[in-house]
Amino acid sequence: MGQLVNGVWKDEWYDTDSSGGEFVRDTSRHRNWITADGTPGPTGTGGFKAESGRYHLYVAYACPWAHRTLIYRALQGLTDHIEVSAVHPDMLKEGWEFGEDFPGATGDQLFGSRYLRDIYLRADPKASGRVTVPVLWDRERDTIVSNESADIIRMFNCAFDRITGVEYDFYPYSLRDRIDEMNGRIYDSVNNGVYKCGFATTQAAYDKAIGPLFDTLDWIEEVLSKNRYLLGERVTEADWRLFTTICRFDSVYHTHFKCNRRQVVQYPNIWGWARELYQWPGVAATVKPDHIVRHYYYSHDTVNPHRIVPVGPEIDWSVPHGRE
Ligand SMILES: N[C@@H](CCC(=O)N[C@@H](CS)C(=O)NCC(=O)O)C(=O)O
Repeated sequence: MGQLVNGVWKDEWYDTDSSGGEFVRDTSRHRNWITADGTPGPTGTGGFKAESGRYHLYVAYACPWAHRTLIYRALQGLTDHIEVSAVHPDMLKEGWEFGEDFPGATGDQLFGSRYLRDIYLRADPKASGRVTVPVLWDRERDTIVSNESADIIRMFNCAFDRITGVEYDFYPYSLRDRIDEMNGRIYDSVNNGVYKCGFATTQAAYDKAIGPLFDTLDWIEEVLSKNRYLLGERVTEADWRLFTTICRFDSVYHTHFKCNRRQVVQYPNIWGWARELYQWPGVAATVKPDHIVRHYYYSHDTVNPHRIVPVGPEIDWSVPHGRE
């Protein structure tokens, strides 16, 4: 794992020395938006009009952030309009690679590149920063639209509605404030919280992250004991953003990231809610447990130096969810 510095790859793990052992996630650098007519979105510049076949999505099936974009692509009817390249699950010294010797790893379908960093360098030969998935690529302007999953799912939510005819809105006006508030708490303590636990390099940094993680899960369990979904009777963006962390929890975060006060299967309401979302048409195909398990245990040698990939647990996502 490493990052680009002025266009040159440097193999280095996250710097936690300057933050008292705490993992601090970098901010995304490409923040343009696809819009229905190409006008600028909330950040970045305009000129990225929604068009069938114009955009390409680079993902890792292992990655919870990329997973959000795959779910939206499936649910918003975009599979025929936006093609996908999926990296190999092993992220080692060269960062994400396009090897095809793993089921579901497609290689770079657009350029035949060897590394994901080649895509970043194609957009900017002097690029600096981490080389992360997801990446949304514009074939027309030969550049990156966005590498921020939170933005990409909002584009997929509505920019292509006229092309797809799918108008389901996971971020309705009337709920936006509440969704943003829910996302804020869940991002910090759960989505990113599991990484803060897992990548902590001091006991104090781990202790600081583990409490809020389970406090929030306990609170969510309470919310889902009253509501079918996080914000009531309707599935929203907040549900999908939480789902991609929850569906990795018992197989990787619980053990590999030491988030082991409880498993998701011990929270009856979260576990039922997660099975319901998993069973939504189109979602199961976006969940690839072999990529997830292999990536985390094999790639993070600072956490798991012998790269031994454990066997379990067995999780049955097909059990009826019983939510109504
Ligand atoms: N803010 C980004 C974060 C994406 C991210 O951190 N992806 C991870 C994979 S789970 C990655 O590619 N990490 C490589 C690295 O940090 O070098 C988003 O949500 O899109």
